[in-house]
Amino acid sequence: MGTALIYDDEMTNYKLLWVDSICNIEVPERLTVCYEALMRTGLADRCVSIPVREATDADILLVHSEEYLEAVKKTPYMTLAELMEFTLQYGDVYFHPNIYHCAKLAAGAALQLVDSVMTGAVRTGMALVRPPGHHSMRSAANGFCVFNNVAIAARYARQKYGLERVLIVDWDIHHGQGVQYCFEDDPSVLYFSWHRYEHQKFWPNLRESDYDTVGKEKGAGFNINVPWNRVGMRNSDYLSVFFHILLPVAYEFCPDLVLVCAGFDSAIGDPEGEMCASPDIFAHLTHLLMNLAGGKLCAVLEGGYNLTSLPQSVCQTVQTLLGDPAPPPGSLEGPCRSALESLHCVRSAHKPYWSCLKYAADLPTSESSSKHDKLAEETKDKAEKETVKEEKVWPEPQKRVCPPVRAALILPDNVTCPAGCQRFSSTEGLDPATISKLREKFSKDGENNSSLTTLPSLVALVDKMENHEIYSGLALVQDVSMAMTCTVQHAAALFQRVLIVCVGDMVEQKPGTEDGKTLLVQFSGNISDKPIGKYHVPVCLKKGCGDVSGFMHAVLSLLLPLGYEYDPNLVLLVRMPGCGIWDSVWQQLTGLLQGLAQGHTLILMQEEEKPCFVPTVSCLLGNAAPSLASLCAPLPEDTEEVEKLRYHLQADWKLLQTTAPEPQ
Ligand SMILES: CC(O)(O)NCCCCNCCCN
Ligand SMILES: [Zn+2]
Repeated sequence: MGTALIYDDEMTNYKLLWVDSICNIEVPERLTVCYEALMRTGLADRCVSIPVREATDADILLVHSEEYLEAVKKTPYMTLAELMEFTLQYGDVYFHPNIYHCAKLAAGAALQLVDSVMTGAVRTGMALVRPPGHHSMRSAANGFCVFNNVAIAARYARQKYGLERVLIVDWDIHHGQGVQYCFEDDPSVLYFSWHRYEHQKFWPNLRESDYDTVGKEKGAGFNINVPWNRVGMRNSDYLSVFFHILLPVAYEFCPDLVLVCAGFDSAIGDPEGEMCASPDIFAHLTHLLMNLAGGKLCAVLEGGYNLTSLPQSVCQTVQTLLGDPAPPPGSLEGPCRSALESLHCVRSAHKPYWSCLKYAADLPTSESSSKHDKLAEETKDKAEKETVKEEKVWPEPQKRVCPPVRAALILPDNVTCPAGCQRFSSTEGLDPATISKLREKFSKDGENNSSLTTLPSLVALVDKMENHEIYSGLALVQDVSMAMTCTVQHAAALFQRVLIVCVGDMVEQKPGTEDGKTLLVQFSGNISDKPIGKYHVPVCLKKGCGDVSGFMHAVLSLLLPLGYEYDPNLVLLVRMPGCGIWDSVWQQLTGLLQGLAQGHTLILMQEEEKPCFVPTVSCLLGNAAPSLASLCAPLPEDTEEVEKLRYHLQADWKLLQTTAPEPQ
């Protein structure tokens, strides 16, 4: 299924008509540079173009009051003086004779996007709109926003499609207080927002934007605020919050639809955010959300004021929505102290509400660390007053290719090759010496068992993945252990870093070594006698790989952080026979791992696992995995296992950290 792109240049036909140093960054060019970039890169043509529509009064009244709507309706007929007068009653926003029309189109665009996703016309989509929405409140415009596009879309989706749970992810660098107020007592809409806060010193300077505002009454736990108390946050900081807060909670919440307040002022270069995350981080943030809700994801533009990083970030988002493998996460240096403090505070504030946070550390009793942070902050600020905000420069995100052959499959003759894949059995280019060497090396007690025949094909497939002719591969083999050993040896010689994810017990000694060329993460049910090493992580789950929530918790909070920090060039995913993993969980794992190694995933499965082979291939092709049921609480033993491993490994792998080290 396709990806919708909703845009209409009518939304560029309003602008600031007077001098205002706060609002002058919200310009029509914000939309035109994004649309032009999508056209130039060919991404727009790969999307399904869906027309905008005006939101009706009924749509707008889902969130806003009648008196506010009636007041805004008068603005098209106002003189310049009346517009300025009208604007004075609100904060950080401006009006224009055509802004009411554009605000209806922006909200209507979000609703068109919801309709096209919910009716199955498309799987995902992005609406490029202005004015933005997430600051506007029931009876007030605010922060360049007139109608709350995403809040209206959430209410609309619940009402029209009877959805029980909607997740709103707000990665804009400002707190969408309008959304928070709308749903703070509503457990059916989980609102997650990170935002520049600086201990309430940054706009909109609200006490209720801090981590301890968790929602009210029945909505307690369904409002997650992640304050950034420092500027300069980087990719590691954003990813840590996804791995250790948003994703575990989102999988437990199990939304029917994901809406994104896609503001890109959280990217490097933005004058409002002053953060340092690179535009390609949005490829990963998007990818990590795409296996929720069966892939039903609607991204609606909010902020973003740097006319270079904004279009780059939008292109990264749309290309990932289209299913293209994400770029390498690059060298992640781990979250900074301030981010770890925020992470710690948010996890402990939400501990009572989410079983995945059951073992989160409690708040530091003496707020020593954050006092420490504030003190450091004050001294820094004094120094900073003198220096002017230096121009940020960053590399253009590398061009992402959509691979000619997305998935190559090594299959027994009697298994048909699904559409979109290529059957792979060629061993041309392999010299006969290699083939005979493989035979003698791997043939047990001389019998020429047929699994030997696949080894040369596996070796050839790994070669073609290394030279990017092929992106991902899957092999149905008779002896998965032998195939794994052979593949690891060959791959380790070709790729600098190979992540091996082994699901189930291995019959023989682990192939991983401690030289860092391979990182083995093994999920099994048996008590591990194997030592835990930096590059060898045995995850022993109480009920083995068959327990959905324990397994998913380990994937989200342990495997993904490790994988992203390791940044492999190949992911080898091995499903041992009899491992007991649910096919739906296996598909989630396959989908999530696509975010690594630019989608270079090689899957090894035993032939008899044929039933789940087609769904697995679907994930290799970039399709979303089906939604899991709402995750219940992981078993205490499993959560403790993850905590134990995290504690053991966080010195080596910074992305596993969830609290700041005690101040010396
Ligand atoms: C959609 C949005 O979240 O990007 N709106 C941002 C509004 C910013 C208002 N002024 C801030 C003043 C401090 N620099
Ligand atoms: Zn913003």
